[in-house]
Amino acid sequence: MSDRPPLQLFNSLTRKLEPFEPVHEGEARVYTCGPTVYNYPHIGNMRAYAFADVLGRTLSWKGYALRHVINITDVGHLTDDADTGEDKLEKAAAGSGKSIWGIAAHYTEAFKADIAALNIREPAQWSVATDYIEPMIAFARSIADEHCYELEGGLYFDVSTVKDYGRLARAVTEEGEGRIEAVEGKRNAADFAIWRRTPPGETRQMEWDSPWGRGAPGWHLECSVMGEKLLGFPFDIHTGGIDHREIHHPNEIAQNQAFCGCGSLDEAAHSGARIWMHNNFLVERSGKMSKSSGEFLRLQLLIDKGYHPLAYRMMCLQAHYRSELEFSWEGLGAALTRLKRMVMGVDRLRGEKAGEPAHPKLAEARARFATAMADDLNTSVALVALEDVLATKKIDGGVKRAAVEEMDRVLGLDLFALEREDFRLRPRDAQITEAEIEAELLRRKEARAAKDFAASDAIRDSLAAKGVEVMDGDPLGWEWKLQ
Ligand SMILES: Nc1ncnc2c1ncn2[C@@H]1O[C@H](COP(=O)(O)OP(=O)(O)OP(=O)(O)O)[C@@H](O)[C@H]1O
Ligand SMILES: [Zn+2]
Repeated sequence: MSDRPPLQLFNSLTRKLEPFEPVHEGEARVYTCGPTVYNYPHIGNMRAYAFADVLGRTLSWKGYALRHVINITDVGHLTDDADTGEDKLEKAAAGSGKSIWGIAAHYTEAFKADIAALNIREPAQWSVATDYIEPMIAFARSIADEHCYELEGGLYFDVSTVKDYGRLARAVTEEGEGRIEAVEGKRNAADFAIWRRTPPGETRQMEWDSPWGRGAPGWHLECSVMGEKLLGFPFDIHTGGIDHREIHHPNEIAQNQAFCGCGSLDEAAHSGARIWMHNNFLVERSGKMSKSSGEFLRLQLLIDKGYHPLAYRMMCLQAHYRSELEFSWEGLGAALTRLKRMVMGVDRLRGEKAGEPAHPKLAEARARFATAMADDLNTSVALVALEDVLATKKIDGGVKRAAVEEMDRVLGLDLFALEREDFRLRPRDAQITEAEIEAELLRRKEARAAKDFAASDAIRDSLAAKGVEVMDGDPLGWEWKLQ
């Protein structure tokens, strides 16, 4: 795609679409706030990584060498995003009687399994917060004199020492939106701990010595330090869910400004990154899906119910990342059907050798795809362009295959790796095996061939009683599905 339009991305810091202009020629450096590994990720969390993945794939497609970092937060994230409450991991460990390190390892693995199931590319680097304690202390030390003060609870950052504090959130007031609980001695309501001292008489499973006493780093400090260490300030893009726009990222930005001695945020690069991007929430009718609320949907539950995990990726792609997306089982079912249709379309191209995607018959759809992705990752429009390529008639199969593969490299549905059988996920509570279903269907075929319709109907009814719907004449060629 030679004349691809330049990539425009929505910068939450300026609230404007801006062209992507790399800090380092030919490179794109992206930092994505990772999960706090005190529990299983829910599918809302995974929306954040599916979005970051599409961003990374788009940058690669545009020809930039991508350097992507996703961190793993294994310490420091308090039960309140601001400044009060307990460490989420310490709390989970106390409740389970397990070691905090064991908990972190278990949920990190679970997270990575979801990453793989959603065909999210692994970042160049996973950075684990507890591997960066030394540099965190060094970072904090370098800003402590000018920007911080000590209280009993640890080292606090004085937000009045940097310009434009809270610009990213747009709503921070003197009271810090009234959401931040008072800690005795804080100079400003929005001040936050960058090092939390372990209270006297207590020990934590995770604690380290520092110039401010034994304790643990603050969550905001972690991301500032890993971003700086691994990508250098300023890097290109920082991503996270929209909740991070309110507290976590404004605090990261304040620290970054302090660290580089930067002035006003009128210069976006002074924030540590040129562009800050935020995905909107996955919601349920009852509200935002959230780990802390205790009830949430895991990707594994979708799989247990018989939905292929990439149907969820499809569901995410159907919405713009900046729009709220409401989860429903009907919506997931529709996304699954759409994905199946695409896989059926691809089926006919499996034997083809991919050629050159440029072809006059595909030019319009390919241009539409390129324009959509360049327009702040408009994946819903891009999906239609992909379907239009698949539906193009009387065209060389190799050309078509190349065009589909090119688009799918950006959207990441992994179409050529998927087969019809992959969609026959048996719900966990299914009462019949696939081999048994196939055997019954064969018997039914024979009954029909012998015009014994009573027998054929009886077989269909007995399958239905076991949760299997026989789909005669299904246009997609699916002969049966699990209800
Ligand atoms: N419902 C949601 N929809 C989309 N993204 C979300 C949702 N909930 C959290 N995120 C994002 O998921 C990523 C990982 O979040 P993290 O593991 O820190 O979640 P958490 O704050 O512990 O959990 P929760 O917010 O669910 O209690 C973050 O970028 C966060 O903004
Ligand atoms: Zn972060």
